[in-house]
Amino acid sequence: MKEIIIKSSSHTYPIYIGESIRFQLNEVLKEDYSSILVVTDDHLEKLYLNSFLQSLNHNKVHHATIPAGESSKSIEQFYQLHSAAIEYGLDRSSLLIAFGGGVVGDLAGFVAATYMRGIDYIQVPTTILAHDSSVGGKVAINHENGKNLIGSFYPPKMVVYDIEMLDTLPLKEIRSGYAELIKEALLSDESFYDELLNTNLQFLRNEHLIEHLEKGITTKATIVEEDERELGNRKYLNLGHTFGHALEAELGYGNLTHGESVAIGLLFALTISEKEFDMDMKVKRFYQWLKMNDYPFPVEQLNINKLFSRMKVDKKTVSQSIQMVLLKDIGVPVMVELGNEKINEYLFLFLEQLRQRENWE
Ligand SMILES: NC(=O)c1ccc[n+]([C@@H]2O[C@H](COP(=O)([O-])OP(=O)(O)OC[C@H]3O[C@@H](n4cnc5c(N)ncnc54)[C@H](O)[C@@H]3O)[C@@H](O)[C@H]2O)c1
Ligand SMILES: O=C(O)C(=O)C[C@@H](O)[C@H](O)[C@H](O)COP(=O)(O)O
Ligand SMILES: [Zn+2]
Repeated sequence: MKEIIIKSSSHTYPIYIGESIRFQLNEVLKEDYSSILVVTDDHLEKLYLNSFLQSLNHNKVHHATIPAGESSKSIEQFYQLHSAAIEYGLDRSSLLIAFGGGVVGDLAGFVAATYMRGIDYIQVPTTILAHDSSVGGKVAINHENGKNLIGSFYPPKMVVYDIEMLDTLPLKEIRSGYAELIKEALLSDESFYDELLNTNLQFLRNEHLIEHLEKGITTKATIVEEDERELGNRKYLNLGHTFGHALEAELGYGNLTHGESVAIGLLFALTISEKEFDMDMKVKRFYQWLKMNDYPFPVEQLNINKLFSRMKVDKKTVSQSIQMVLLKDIGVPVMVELGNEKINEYLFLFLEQLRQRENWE
């Protein structure tokens, strides 16, 4: 089992990565918890829950299941999980385990952050995308007007990343997770970016996946260690998200996955970066990689004004002015305030280009 330690400003915690390590969680638990609540979704419940519950050697283990999908990051599911915690008699010495992808992790993490003003929790990520969501302590639910608008910074006690469970992920979720890996590659180094652009997700080999995940997690961990509460450089982890989040919310939560939305957001950010800084970001190659891997581009019905209004609800916005993460070069992110007029212009050109696929095919 591999261990990466995160020394963030709130506390130090380990990320364990390995095959079948979910069954070793007992061995690494140091504290004596009064009870445990495992939160998962109804899809994972069928696949993995029973054997996991049995492996937890504790006499008070409860579980709660949410419907799978982005729409569960809601105030209703948040409230229901609090009700379950009260019903099961969880106290301040109880532990919550988020057993799932980013939806379970963000929602259950936010419940842990708020139940009795905060109890311990552990992330057991089950998707590729959750290499990102389980690390760093951003926990949240959505508002109909925008993604993750209600949340907190609340890091887990540990992350137990059992890569064996990734074997059952459908291609759509592999795609989704790789969008965040591409983001981390763009933030770190060109050779990682090239390596990913040479990967056909349909024929992905396990040893490559593990290598990519470790590189992605290391990039994320390094940034989070410097700036846990996003006062500065952590904003770079939002590359592709100003547009990505707007698109995800505009199309209705769950219609495009988070990663699929971020992929288009990255294409937008790279397109602008090339124009603003006159640098080659390999946008055409990135577009062709997305196409080869069947990423969706549902751009026909999009309305620029609606997208622009949603982009303004982004958490990086200051005094109504949108702040975007761009790249001066691969591995060199910057925060840029382009001004509303220019963003609208870029939006128009980008959507036109996507509709006609000119220059990219
Ligand atoms: N907190 C953060 O820093 C952060 C970072 C990135 C993304 N996110 C959030 O993460 C969420 C997306 O996470 P996600 O992509 O993991 O989505 P998800 O949790 O909805 O999981 C996707 C689907 O895959 C299924 N699934 C999960 N594990 C599986 C497995 N091992 N085998 C088969 N099926 C499995 C789930 O049941 C679900 O249907 C978004 O809400 C996004 O905003 C948060
Ligand atoms: O960890 C971060 O910081 C990120 O921005 C990671 C993103 O991939 C993730 O989607 C995050 O939830 C977005 O944060 P938000 O503050 O824009 O909601
Ligand atoms: Zn993201």
